[in-house]
Amino acid sequence: MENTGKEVIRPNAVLLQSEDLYKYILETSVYPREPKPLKELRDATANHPLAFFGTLPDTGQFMAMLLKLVNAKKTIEVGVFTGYSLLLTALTIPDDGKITAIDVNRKSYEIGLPVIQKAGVEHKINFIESQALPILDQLLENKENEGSFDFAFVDADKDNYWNYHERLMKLCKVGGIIIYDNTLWGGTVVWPEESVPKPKRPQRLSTIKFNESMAADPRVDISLAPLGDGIKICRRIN
Ligand SMILES: C[S@@+](CC[C@H](N)C(=O)[O-])C[C@H]1O[C@@H](n2cnc3c(N)ncnc32)[C@H](O)[C@@H]1O
Ligand SMILES: O=c1cc(-c2ccc(O)c(O)c2)oc2c(O)c(O)ccc12
Repeated sequence: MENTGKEVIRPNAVLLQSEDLYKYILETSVYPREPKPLKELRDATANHPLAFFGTLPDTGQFMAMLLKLVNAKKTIEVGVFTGYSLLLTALTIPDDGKITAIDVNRKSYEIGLPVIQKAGVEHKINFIESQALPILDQLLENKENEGSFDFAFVDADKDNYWNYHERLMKLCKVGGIIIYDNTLWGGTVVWPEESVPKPKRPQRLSTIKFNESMAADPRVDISLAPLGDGIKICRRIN
């Protein structure tokens, strides 16, 4: 992924229209309950030039709630970066739970790895350094994986979201949950194209198309929640 640097639109303020309100949510609801290792991992990532990649803590808190509601044990993550959402998942699922975590970049995963190790949850993680699509296809080659995952979190290249969706619909069980991050793309989905910074335009179009396709997909229940940068929550119906 390229660094879009200062072009980046901080999703929190854009979506809520108020930095103060976002701060209120974090300070009154999220930070008081954030597990210590997650705070440590955030701190270890804070000075990274791509720190804004990290899953926002309010999104994380909601994700932990869903993981618990479906008793998730076997999960997939596409897009790890330094591992905030990964560590959150590892801390939430049972001791014999397993996460298949895929990212093209192992270096960023290694930034968070010491925190993951210290938290004693590394044994739940199978990190695979690769493009995600071939790995999902590889998982599908083994029939035992079909309908076996309880939960998936997708937070990588937006252009492939629909391709990931087609694979994850087969890998996740009926009643399983798939979350797609950044589905409001900093609020730009409703902006006129001309006012969107050029580097963000392709992802904006992919996101708009993805949300449209999702609305027409009879295989899933959906909800687009304006948490973080907008998360689309899907539940496999059949
Ligand atoms: C927004 S970050 C993920 C943030 C992460 N969920 C967290 O909580 O910190 C997106 C990640 O997707 C990875 N990525 C981009 N394209 C990918 C692809 N085609 N396959 C797998 N990973 C990819 C990038 O290397 C980057 O680390
Ligand atoms: O601001 C962002 C920018 C990008 C991004 C921009 C241009 C690319 O060519 C690309 O591949 C990724 O990706 C993000 C992301 O994936 C997030 O989860 C959160 C924020 C961003």
